[in-house]
Amino acid sequence: LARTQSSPLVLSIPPPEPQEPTPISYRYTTGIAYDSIMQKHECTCGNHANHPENAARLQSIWSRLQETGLVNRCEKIKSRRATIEELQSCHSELHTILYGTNPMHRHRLLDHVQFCILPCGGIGVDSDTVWNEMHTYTAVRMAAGCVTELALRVANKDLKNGFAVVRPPGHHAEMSTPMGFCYFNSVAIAAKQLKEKSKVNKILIVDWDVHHGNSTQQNFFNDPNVLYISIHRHDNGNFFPGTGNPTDCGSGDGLGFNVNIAFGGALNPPMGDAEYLAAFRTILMPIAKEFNPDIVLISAGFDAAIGHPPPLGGYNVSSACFGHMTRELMSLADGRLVLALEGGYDLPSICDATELCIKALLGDELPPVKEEELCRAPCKPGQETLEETIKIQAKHWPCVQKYLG
Ligand SMILES: CN1CCC(CNC(=O)c2cccc(-c3noc(C(F)(F)F)n3)c2)(c2nc(-c3ccccc3)cs2)CC1
Ligand SMILES: [Zn+2]
Ligand SMILES: [Zn+2]
Repeated sequence: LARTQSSPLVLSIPPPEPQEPTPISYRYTTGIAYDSIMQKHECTCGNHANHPENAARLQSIWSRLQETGLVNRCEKIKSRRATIEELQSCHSELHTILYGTNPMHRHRLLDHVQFCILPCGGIGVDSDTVWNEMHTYTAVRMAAGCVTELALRVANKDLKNGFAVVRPPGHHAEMSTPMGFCYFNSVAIAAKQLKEKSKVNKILIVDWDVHHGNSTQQNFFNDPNVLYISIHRHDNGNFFPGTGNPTDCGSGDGLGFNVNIAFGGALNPPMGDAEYLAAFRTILMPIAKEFNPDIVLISAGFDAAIGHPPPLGGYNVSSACFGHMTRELMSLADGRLVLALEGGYDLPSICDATELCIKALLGDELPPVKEEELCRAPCKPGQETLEETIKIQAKHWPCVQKYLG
């Protein structure tokens, strides 16, 4: 007994071997990227009625994915913040320091930031792009990190496909300018990291958010290895952000690798499933197949969905339609698809749409698009947009020539 009570046995225990980071092995299935820290990006006024891009968006979607058991059927990846280097693949050094680092730790000279006091009493760069001194910089880096990490895992075939449940959105954030709720362009950053750190060569970015992704277009306008296709409300530039002309087809080596399906007609009538499915059938899918990407990233905003009043969208795309568009895109790149949430503010609509996109990724049956939408010809303004786009893109993509009137 005495022995066991003596001083502990002291051996010359060698220091632990420097551990290789234990490789995380994922089930080869649909990955989900999410972190509750992205909910902390909130205006200090605390009033969600002033700010449609609020934390309830993420909370509602995450709850829906848990209630439906979809989270358990997917592989939730280890979330991480984008590194400053990753942010700088799309944004200036000053921008990454101003919006991606802790304001408390910043050198005084950088204090001349250009925030303004908002009508609600909060601060921000504009009335939509609010700034929370304590939390925004962490949330925006987490959003970019989640999309990037998920994309790298799908590119490396650790995961089959994936959905990043992230906020704030990113596709309006330019090199040195936050705007339209966006600070860092998560999808563009992910695409740049794929080019640098994975074997993928050709990347297709599909942007079905109702707003044009001005920043994503800028980032890859002269890049023949990144094809950007946006389908958006344009109204000849009178709808935010005003960019996304059908005549913007890319520049230099990138000529032909930028496709804008820019709807007009100012809600007379609003576009719906018939117009979006016709755009997919006659323009988006033929060009995407001809491009034959190694991976597909989707700026999956849901503000084109039913339930978004005119200032925010005004279109009538159904949640079933988002599921079917996801499934159509799964026929590309051996199904290597990564969706990242952008806009979308009506909570039931964005929960339905996210649920059906993830069910599509998992290979589930989907509810059909309404019969009357499946057999409805596109409305006149929608028809005109498709014809104009076909005429323009036929110069770069022979496959759409068969649709020339
Ligand atoms: C306070 N403010 C005032 C202007 C605002 C209209 N602004 C926009 O819609 C707007 C402006 C710039 C960018 C975007 C935008 N939406 O998604 C994206 C994204 F990046 F793609 F995700 N960008 C949206 C209005 N929203 C409403 C509104 C009405 C009913 C329900 C919710 C908001 C009336 S005016 C947004 C909120
Ligand atoms: Zn506010
Ligand atoms: Zn949007």
